[in-house]
Amino acid sequence: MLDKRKFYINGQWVDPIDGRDLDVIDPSTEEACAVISLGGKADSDAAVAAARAALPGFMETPPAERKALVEKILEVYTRRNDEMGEAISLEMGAPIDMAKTSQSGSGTWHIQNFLRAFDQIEFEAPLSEKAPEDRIIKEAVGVCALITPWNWPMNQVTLKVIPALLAGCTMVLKPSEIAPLSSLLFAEILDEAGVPPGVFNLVNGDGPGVGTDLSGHPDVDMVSFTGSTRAGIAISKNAAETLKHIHLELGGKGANIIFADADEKAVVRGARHCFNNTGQSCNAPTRMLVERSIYDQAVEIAAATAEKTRVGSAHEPGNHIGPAVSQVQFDKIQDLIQKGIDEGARLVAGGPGRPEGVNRGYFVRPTVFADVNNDMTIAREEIFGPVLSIIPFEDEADALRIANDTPYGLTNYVQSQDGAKRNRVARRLRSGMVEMNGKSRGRGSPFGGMKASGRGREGGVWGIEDFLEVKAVSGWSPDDA
Ligand SMILES: NC(=O)c1ccc[n+]([C@@H]2O[C@H](COP(=O)([O-])OP(=O)(O)OC[C@H]3O[C@@H](n4cnc5c(N)ncnc54)[C@H](O)[C@@H]3O)[C@@H](O)[C@H]2O)c1
Repeated sequence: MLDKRKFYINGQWVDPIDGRDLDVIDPSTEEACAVISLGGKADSDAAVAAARAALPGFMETPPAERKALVEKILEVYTRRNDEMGEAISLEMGAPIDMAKTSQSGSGTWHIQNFLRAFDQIEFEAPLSEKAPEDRIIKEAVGVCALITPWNWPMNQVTLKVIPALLAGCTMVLKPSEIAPLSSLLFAEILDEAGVPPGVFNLVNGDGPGVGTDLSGHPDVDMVSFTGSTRAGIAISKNAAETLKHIHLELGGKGANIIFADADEKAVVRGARHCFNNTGQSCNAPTRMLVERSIYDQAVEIAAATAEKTRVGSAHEPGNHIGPAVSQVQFDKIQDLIQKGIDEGARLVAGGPGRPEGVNRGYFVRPTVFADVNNDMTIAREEIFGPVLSIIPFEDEADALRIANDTPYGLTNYVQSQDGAKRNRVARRLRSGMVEMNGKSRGRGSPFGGMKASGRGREGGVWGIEDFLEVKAVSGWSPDDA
């Protein structure tokens, strides 16, 4: 069993001051694979103090120096990719091949994209050509608390740490206590890349402990959070006392609108996307809205896709899906599947319990419900498991009404060969992202949600600007440096 109890503070691996042990559970075996420490207030204070002390020096480094630092991080991260995949697979159950590619690779992708976007940011510029004495300066927001979930650990950590570094901020990362191993490895990578002491700090802990300490800490200027809507609200309230900048990436309940003129792979693609990462993605297309004339056929195809989706250990190679992350998550998924049945949805694939022949590990059966009504619990709540709900619609207006009838607004999807219809629907969907005909977002696109899915955008230029304050200076001397 790995002993991972130390924290990374001020460029050193240190023992917790106020820690208690927590086992990290391998979801494929239900056995403890590592022990970490959940820190207390003294640990949060030490990390914030280190970040505060490092801020004046780091925020004044020339932008080119920060870019060179992130280039070095990319180099080390790329070299250690397989180790990262192994850590993610062990802690949260992503199958090893997928963990080394999509999971770990999402970190590489974001670091590369931020480096490209960085060149578009003007840290200092005149307000306009006619106003050289008016200067607009962009500077670091300050000390940031970065709080992340377990489902795409390196995706979320790089979406926060990298732009914070590029902006000149210093930070304390509190990764999910369920999946902390990848972040501990990420701290090693930053250390190896030469991030100066105090600029990046990591303290493990849970929400009521370190999470709450950080979101209310008087010396923290900004909280960037990814996780549940419930925790996002708690963090916003706690941070309001000290008027922090708040960035929130929260849950989702994406609609995938499949029109009768969609391409023939649309249903298979949508079902697979829903089951990917065992359904544990905030942007999963979990509500499949299908035009009535192709509805019966779509239900059959989606059910067949679920039957063909292999479930297996995260330690086995191959393109199966792994277990759910934890007992809590397994139980929540089981409850919601039962609710779907109780509320009258038609179960056409999967269902309650583990897949046949499996009696250990948090494995869930890929499940499809047909004849779902948008008022049912399975259509309203984020399940975070491989459970697809299929809802019929009559026409474009009906599809839009159902798609937008949700508290969430993260990613919606549209499938149609009619370009004008696609564009029209995309404009009317209330979500931060709309992906159509299976085309994923381009490099440097902003990621984020409307309504209960969050505030702010991560990725690209937007993701870096989120960590910057804008300062307007008049009486500037344009002839001086
Ligand atoms: N929109 C996005 O970009 C995005 C991406 C991935 C996941 N998510 C969401 O994350 C959720 C799943 O992740 P989870 O179960 O780890 O979520 P969670 O909210 O339980 O935990 C997320 C993180 O917040 C911490 N936390 C929990 N309560 C806290 C509190 N009161 N104060 C401070 N910190 C607190 C946790 O320790 C963890 O580090 C899903 O709802 C999913 O949709 C959103």
